[in-house]
Amino acid sequence: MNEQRRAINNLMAIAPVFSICCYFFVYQIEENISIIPSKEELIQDFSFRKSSSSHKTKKENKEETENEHEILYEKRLPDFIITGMQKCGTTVLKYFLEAHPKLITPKLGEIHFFEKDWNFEQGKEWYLDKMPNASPELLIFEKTPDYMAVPIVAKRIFEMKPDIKIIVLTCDPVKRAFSNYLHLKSVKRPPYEVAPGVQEVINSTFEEAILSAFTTSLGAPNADFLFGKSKINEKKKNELKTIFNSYLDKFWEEERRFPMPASLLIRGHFTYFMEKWLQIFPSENFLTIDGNLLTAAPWKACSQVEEFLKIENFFNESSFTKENENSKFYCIKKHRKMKYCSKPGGKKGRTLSQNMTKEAENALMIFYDAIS
Ligand SMILES: Nc1ncnc2c1ncn2[C@@H]1O[C@H](COP(=O)(O)OS(=O)(=O)O)[C@@H](OP(=O)(O)O)[C@H]1O
Repeated sequence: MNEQRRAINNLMAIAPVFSICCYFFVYQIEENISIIPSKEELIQDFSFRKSSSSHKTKKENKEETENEHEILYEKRLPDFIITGMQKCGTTVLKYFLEAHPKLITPKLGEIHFFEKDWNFEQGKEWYLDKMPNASPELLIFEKTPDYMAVPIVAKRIFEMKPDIKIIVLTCDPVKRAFSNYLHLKSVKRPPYEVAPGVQEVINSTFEEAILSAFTTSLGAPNADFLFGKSKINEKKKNELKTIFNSYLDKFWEEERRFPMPASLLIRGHFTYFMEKWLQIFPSENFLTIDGNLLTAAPWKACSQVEEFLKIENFFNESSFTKENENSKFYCIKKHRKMKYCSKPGGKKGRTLSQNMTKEAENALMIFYDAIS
């Protein structure tokens, strides 16, 4: 009996200790069970860790911002277009202008909407789709230098947006023709994109191409006359001007594109095209910039654009620099703190390393002097 009582007493003595141990044991199990996550929690946790542990790449961040941008902003028709003249520095002007915080341009280099029928036939929605998403305070612009010299374009633009602003760069037509020639020779195009006469230019020297251009637009005797002359009288100038302009009028009135190689000459005839565009748009819609100014002092050319668009000044001399002392061309420091200079891609500057013959240059100078 005594032994039984002793056993009970012992049990009772260890009971609190036992129950405390049991309590802690169960509590720990429960605790452990409670930290085992559910499947959903696991998935959430995994995705959380994934997004927090892997730092987002610049591309991911950019895409995210663009998506937000797309949701917030609408695509709109451009506020202004750089329509030409082809080979006068339109690429570099676009490149410089897109550094301005108020200006935005499509990622695609040139849209070619108004002059390429197969694009125009896709309709306004197609064009709008090419535009960037822009907040209302930004001005959208695009540049397609082919617009200026294609007859139907001015009318098409006016019908879509009569108050659009138009920027045209001018430059020395003689150098422009040579630049155009070098461009045609170097650009590889799919066969269906090769316009009439382009192949002939590609297979010719510059001099041959110019002689052929004079022949088709002015007739063989005048073509021969222009080569080898140093001066011509007023009567002859007027005669050449009349013949050349009536050749152009035929295409313009029939809304046909100018063929190569004559187009090498035609695309430099700024006053002809300007007159035609002014029959459709009022003069206040236009800003004409001297391409030489763009090359020599791009901050001045860009400030002309700022004034024309009535936007705040962003460009000054210190926005631009040259790669080295011998560079002819300026490039831009796109951000104020940018140390290095940025320039458009592609092969701009072909005319820096190649020259036309004196004969071709002379014939072109006499020709443009006559027709302008
Ligand atoms: N800063 C600067 N950097 C590079 N290029 C410059 C610059 N300023 C003017 N240019 C001249 O621009 C010429 C090309 O003109 P475009 O861009 O209008 O050509 S295109 O119509 O878009 O093909 C290009 O002609 P090429 O020399 O024949 O390449 C240049 O002479």
